[in-house]
Amino acid sequence: MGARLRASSHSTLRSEPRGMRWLRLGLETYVSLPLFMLLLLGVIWAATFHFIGNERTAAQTAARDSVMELLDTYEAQVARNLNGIDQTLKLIKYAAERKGAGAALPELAQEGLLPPGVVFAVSIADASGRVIASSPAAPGQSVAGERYFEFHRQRDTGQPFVTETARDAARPDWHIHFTRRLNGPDGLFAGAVIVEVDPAYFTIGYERSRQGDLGLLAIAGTDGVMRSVRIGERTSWGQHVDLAAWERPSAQPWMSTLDGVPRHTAMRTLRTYGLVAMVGLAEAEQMASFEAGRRTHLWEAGVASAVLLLIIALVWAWSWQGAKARRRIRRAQETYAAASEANLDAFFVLRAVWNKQKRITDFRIVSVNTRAEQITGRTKEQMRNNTLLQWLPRAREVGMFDGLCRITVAGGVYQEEWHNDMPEFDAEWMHWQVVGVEGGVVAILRDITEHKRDEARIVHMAHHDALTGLPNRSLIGDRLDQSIRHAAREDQHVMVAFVDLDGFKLVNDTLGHTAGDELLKTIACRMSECVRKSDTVGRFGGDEFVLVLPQALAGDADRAALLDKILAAVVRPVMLDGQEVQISCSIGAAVYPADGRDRDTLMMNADAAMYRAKELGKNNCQFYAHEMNASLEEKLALMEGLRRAVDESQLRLLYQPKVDLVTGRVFGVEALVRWQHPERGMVRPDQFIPLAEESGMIVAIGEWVLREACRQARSWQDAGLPPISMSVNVSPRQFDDRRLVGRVAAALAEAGLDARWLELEVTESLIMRDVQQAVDKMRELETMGIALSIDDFGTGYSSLAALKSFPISRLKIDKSFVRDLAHSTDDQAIARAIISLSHQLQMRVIAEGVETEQQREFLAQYGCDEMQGYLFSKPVPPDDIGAMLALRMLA
Ligand SMILES: Nc1nc2c(ncn2[C@@H]2O[C@H](COP(=O)(O)O[C@H]3[C@@H](O)[C@H](n4cnc5c(=O)[nH]c(N)nc54)O[C@@H]3COP(=O)(O)O)[C@@H](O)[C@H]2O)c(=O)[nH]1
Repeated sequence: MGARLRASSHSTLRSEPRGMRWLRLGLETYVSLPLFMLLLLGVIWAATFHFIGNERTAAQTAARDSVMELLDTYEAQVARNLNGIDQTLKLIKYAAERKGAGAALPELAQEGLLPPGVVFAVSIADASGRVIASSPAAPGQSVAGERYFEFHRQRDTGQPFVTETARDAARPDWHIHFTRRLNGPDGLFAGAVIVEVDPAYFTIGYERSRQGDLGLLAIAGTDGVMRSVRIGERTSWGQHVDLAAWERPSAQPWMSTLDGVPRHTAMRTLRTYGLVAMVGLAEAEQMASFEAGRRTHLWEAGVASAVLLLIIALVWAWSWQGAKARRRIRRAQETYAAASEANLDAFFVLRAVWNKQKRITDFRIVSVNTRAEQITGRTKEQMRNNTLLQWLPRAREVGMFDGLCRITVAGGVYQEEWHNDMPEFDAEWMHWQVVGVEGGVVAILRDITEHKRDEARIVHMAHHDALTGLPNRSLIGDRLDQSIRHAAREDQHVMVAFVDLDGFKLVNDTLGHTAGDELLKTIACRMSECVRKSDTVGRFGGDEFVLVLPQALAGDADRAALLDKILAAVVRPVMLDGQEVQISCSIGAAVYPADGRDRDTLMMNADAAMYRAKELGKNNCQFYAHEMNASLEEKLALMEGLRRAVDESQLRLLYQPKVDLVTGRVFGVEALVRWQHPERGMVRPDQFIPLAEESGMIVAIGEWVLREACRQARSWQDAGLPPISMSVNVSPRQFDDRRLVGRVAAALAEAGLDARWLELEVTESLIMRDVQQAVDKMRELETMGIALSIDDFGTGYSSLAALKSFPISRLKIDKSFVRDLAHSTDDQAIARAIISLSHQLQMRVIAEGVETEQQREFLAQYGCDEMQGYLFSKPVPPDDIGAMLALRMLA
């Protein structure tokens, strides 16, 4: 571990000098061990060859000694034999010269002085060469032509004459002839005494046990001709050898070969007889023991080498694997060191400190990277001089120490996110990963504070409304589920209340989204202040809020009081852009378990209750009752029927006349839609137009109204009736439709109606949502020749500047100001103001909902230009209008 840990320091990253690299390589076991083994192998073989060499020398010396010893013995033996033969020659010569040749042999035989005939054949020849006596008997033969006879006849040397191994006339067998001259009494040549000896006689002393199968005993003449040669069992003669070449001054044995077999050879000359005694020991036989020993030694050395090589191979393979593993580890460590330095994570290499009881008492900080310096505010040196517990005294207390011990002992990898409260780290949240390594651990720390904050932000965003910071739909759902589970266990109540702001859209449309947002935040804040901390105030989006009250107040009265408190909080005026704005809200509440036992049912019923509150004139609070769902169902049924209404031609148009207050003449009509429901009969627009607006079906319905109104206007004109203005209501969704201008143009074209006879009525709030867009669109329509009027004027927020920029030709005083005109001075003031404003803006002004003569008179008195209302006519079918127009023609 120490080595590994040390290797992870920076120093390993520096490039190593070449010499050091070779030295390190040399010290690697996979190199040094095989080299050592090879050296050992060399020593073994050197020792083996040296030993063999010594043994060879010893064997050769022994062979030479044996040869010399053998030669000594053989020479002595040959000398004895020759002396014996010569004595015989001398004895026969003596006897023959004294007694005569014929008597000599019998006398000697009688005296037992003759050698046995088996070994020696003895003959006496006279001066003419005729054999005159012999033993065994071979008389009558002549040796006159033999070389020895001629030698003796010519000279008297006093020495015996020895012939080559030959056959003579006396005897057919091969013999060596030993001869001496016979002198007569006169000293002249009288013949010769001949002893014929079997050549094998001289090699009879061949000892197989001593000389082997290839040893050599030989008698040669000084003339180089072999007289008798015994090699193993075979005796031969007659070979020629170059004695001069063989002879050695040192008389030491030498290597010779007579028959192709190398032998240690030695010879000695027996001068009296002109013979040479020769011995030889075959090199192969003499060295056989050595050779066997040599083979044994070589075999042993070979086996030892093989074993050693095997060991070398195994050790090499083992050490090579080890070296490879070490190299891998070293590279990994170098990579680790490099990577850890480049890493954004802090690395701490810790080595366990063990006590005698084999327990970890601390961790020594072996190595850290630069990031670790940053996260701890301590230098590498400071860290390395410390142990873990010296540096982090609380490591035990927070469980970190035990965790590190566990990983050190058991190995593996452990990781967790950790909320840091140790001052030694400059991070609030950390991710730490501990990897067990040999003898310790590597701890990798990452500062995840930002990540955690982002995560918390994301979680918060996922569960909270971005604008108000209140819980959103998902979190409200969870809280409600939790509350229901808790209430079920504790036998308690949970109240869910849907709060929908009344008139918020108007504020948003008229004062802009920023003001709308500000209003929502204020309302959210106020509602939160009305409830307990354990309660939840959430926002579903738009102007919809939800309250979840676990442990809801027990009685309906208490609950209603709480909701009234909410109502009062909402209705309090809010200052927006320096303008005081007042809105209200409609609240619907449902209570667990009476109104539902699960989240969906409770929410659905609270929603239904909220709708009922809306229907009941807003700014009130309703608790859920079973009948409410019936009206909801009815609403759904209406919506479903409305989808078919256009296709199945269930829509009708009624027309309400508009009358000029000065002339009393009908100058135009307003088209008002009705739904002729197959089962319900005539359905009024305020029952289905909001539904159509909500579902988007208003676009299709509006287009149908437009086309039908244009067609009807043209139809009246075609009927010869005086042309009148046709007013058509345009809803917000219709107005927003980017194809509105095209649809209007198409309706006019389809009907063949001149655009100047069409007037579009838009509400004040509609055009104030986005003034510029509204102006642009209205200008397009105006360019086509279409008139535009503002409906329900006085109910919304209009700025004078905006009004001036609209291409409007008429303002319509809302009927709510007309209704109490006779009594309400406020309404009178409003009506007068609108009339005055219209005229100042060069617009005509019309009052709607005029039902009484008083109202008409007031309006006429204050300069109102036109009127519309039941006083003159309710909305009527087209034929009625036709009749009215026909009457006008007559008038
Ligand atoms: N986008 C569209 N809106 C339409 C269309 N047709 C009607 N409407 C809107 O529906 C609302 C209700 O209309 P309606 O029930 O037809 O009521 C109109 C008149 O009948 C009523 N009126 C007229 N004179 C009097 C009166 O003397 N007293 C009295 N109590 N009511 C009277 O007023 C309604 C007309 O209002 P306005 O449009 O503001 O001129 C209504 O808001 C219609 O706009 C349609 O095709 N498209």
